[in-house]
Amino acid sequence: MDNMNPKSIIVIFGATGDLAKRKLFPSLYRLYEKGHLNDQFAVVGVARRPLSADEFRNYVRDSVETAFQQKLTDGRFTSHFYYHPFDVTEAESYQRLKSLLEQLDGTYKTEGNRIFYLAMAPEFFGTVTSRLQSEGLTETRGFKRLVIEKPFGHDLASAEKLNDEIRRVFSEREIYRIDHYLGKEMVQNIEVIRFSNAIFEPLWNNRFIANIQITSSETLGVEDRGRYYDHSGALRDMVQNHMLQMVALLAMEPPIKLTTDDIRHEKVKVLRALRPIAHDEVDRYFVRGQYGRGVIHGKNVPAYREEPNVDPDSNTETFVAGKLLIDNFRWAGVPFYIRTGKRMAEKSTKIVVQFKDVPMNLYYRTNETIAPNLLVIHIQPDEGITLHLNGKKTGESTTITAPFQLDYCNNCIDGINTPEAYEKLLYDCMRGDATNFTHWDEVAASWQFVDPISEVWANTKASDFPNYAAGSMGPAAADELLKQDGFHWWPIAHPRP
Ligand SMILES: NC(=O)C1=CN([C@@H]2O[C@H](COP(=O)(O)OP(=O)(O)OC[C@H]3O[C@@H](n4cnc5c(N)ncnc54)[C@H](OP(=O)(O)O)[C@@H]3O)[C@@H](O)[C@H]2O)C=CC1
Ligand SMILES: O=C1O[C@H](COP(=O)(O)O)[C@@H](O)[C@H](O)[C@H]1O
Repeated sequence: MDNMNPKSIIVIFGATGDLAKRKLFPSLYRLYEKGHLNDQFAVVGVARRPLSADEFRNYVRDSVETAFQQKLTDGRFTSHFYYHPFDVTEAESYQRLKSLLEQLDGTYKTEGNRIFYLAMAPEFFGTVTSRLQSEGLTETRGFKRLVIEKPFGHDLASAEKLNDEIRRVFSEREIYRIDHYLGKEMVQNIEVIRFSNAIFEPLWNNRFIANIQITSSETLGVEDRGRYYDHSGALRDMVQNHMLQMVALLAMEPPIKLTTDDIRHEKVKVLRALRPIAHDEVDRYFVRGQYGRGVIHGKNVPAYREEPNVDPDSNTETFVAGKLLIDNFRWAGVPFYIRTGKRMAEKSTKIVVQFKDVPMNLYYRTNETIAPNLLVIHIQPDEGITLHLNGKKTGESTTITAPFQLDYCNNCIDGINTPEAYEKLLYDCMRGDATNFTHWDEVAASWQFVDPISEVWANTKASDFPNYAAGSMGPAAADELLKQDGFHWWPIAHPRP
């Protein structure tokens, strides 16, 4: 029986940081408002700066009010929040945290259930988990769970090291590795659209699909994250995790059942079937880009190399396009094109499934071809699906066709307020459902695929950087990647009014 009102203490390490403020506190508030958190929960914030409990509660209140642009009318929600200032590298303070958790366990009757959420820089992940064990915080009569933010390592070797450190303390079942794309409504819908519609699944293979395109474009630059991003780049920041997770969901076989293990098992098989890119093939399959100055929404914006905390001669990519091949029976020969970047023309995440052309075009007219059928899955900001079909052009002879679209808009329905990804993921973790979190085998397979590409890029200076203007759709080479296969990127701007 699903536990709809889980009880636990959530300890947030990095509680004064950007993620906690912008995502975690507002998500907890939404769960509270919806009645998914009964009164048996408490949140303990950990960070270095010296705040009193009241100051921390005001900080939480402020983050919720900012997120929802409304005033909290009372202190019921924030009364569940506590603050424990300490430097996580110092062993002594963990004992005091332990006493606080024991005391709160009695107050809120949380039955010893503890969630440790690491919302701080990854360099601390190993230290915190080992201290939690050595100081006895993981010895509890209830459940213990570890939520771990990205990035999970920098490459396969560092991810393995980190995994070994946390696995000494938590079992794989107790580890919830966050990939917030897996909490997005329409990413979760990929599986449902595929496996609950008789019209798609029989066509979902290399006999009927010509190619699949996944674009996740942003208009924002690196903002204040230059220090992290300049050592990461778009390949590690977006491709290794979010983009490959979407590929896995699109390409996986139907799971035997909808259990966490069965779904993960199918996703891992896809990631393992990705054709490895050898060092000398990187340029054939992947394109990197870095933005120069440009105009976004009518405003001039600086080049990447002019952003704060970015090396003025940086070789870091802010854009990646790639062609992936999945070497299995279902997908042999079907290219999966991915594209992601910062400072692009639109904020948009879309998947376009392009079906093969009909075997014989009866409606062919000189210099005209019939438009291919497309299934577009709109992930964000609009959510829904569009099916592109062809029909008779109204009033014309039957030989003249015109494209039309069947459109379903998920977030246009009155009253539907799609939950934030973090809201769903936090709730899943509290209920013990790890389906929408990444298993270690997925992380390892993704790094294995990405590592040769990042090695080549790290060792060769991109002489053409910056090679795309802010506000554009990336470098021309990304268009060439598809052109040489006879395809082109489908537009990502949505025609809805
Ligand atoms: N921000 C975002 O949108 C996203 C963030 N993430 C990931 O989430 C994690 C947190 O990111 P973000 O919130 O942006 O980071 P911030 O730099 O904004 O926050 C870091 C937090 O860690 C605390 N901290 C730093 N050093 C110590 C220490 N020695 N002991 C105790 N607390 C410490 C800081 O508080 P204080 O200074 O008071 O000690 C602060 O609360 C990272 O892993 C990031 O990659 C992932 C996706 C998106
Ligand atoms: O994980 C990350 O994702 C965001 C993009 O997330 P979205 O939900 O807005 O699409 C990206 O900006 C960030 O660099 C990356 O770390």
